[in-house]
Amino acid sequence: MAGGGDKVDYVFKVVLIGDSAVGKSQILARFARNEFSLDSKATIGVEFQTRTLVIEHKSVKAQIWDTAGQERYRAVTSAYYRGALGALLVYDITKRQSFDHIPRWLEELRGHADKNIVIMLVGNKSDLEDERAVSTEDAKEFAEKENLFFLETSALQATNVENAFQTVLTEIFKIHSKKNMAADPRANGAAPSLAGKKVIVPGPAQEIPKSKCCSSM
Ligand SMILES: Nc1nc2c(ncn2[C@@H]2O[C@H](COP(=O)(O)OP(=O)(O)OP(=O)(O)O)[C@@H](O)[C@H]2O)c(=O)[nH]1
Repeated sequence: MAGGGDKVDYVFKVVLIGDSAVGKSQILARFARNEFSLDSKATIGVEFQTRTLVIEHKSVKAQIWDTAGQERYRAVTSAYYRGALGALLVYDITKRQSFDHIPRWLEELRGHADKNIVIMLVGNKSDLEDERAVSTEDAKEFAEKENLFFLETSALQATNVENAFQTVLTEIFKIHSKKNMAADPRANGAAPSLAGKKVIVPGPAQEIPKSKCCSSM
């Protein structure tokens, strides 16, 4: 087909993490399909969805991975984080505990992911201002201390969801387009950067069986 509509210059893997029910799946549904559901089911295993957008005249396919916040439904950690260039670390502004757990999620993320991973702290459900249990200031302070981007979002009202992904993807773009232009010996002028080729996708599977993973890690 003419028009070059499906040309993808980069594939960036971004992971969603955070406690159960903070709204990870709905943030993803909002970003990937502009949908929202109030009776969202708990995620089991791993899912991902993609959306292609244009950043600085390049076509960037965002591959967003979502996993269960509940321990018993979680798939293997290493495979989930492998190749991730960005992360949204999500808590629910109405659930203090989900914010108190953020340091643990951050530790897990930093223990498994790429050193240069771009991280955005996301306080979701900003539409529930009356039930707020985490102040914006507390979260901002934490984000500054840990060198994270920070935004409050509402998947329900579609507030800042686009902004959160755009910020992370643009930052990834800045880091990786530069790096690859300088370091990739195959990028002989005409070839697009190979940033996305590092992404490892274990098939379109919704779940990664435990038995297949991690034995050699
Ligand atoms: N008011 C409000 N509710 C939301 C928002 N985002 C998600 N929810 C609701 O919160 C509940 C949990 O959302 P999910 O997206 O399933 O949460 P999750 O983090 O993916 O949960 P796990 O899959 O268990 O890890 C659902 O009832 C959603 O409809 C939001 O921005 N505002």
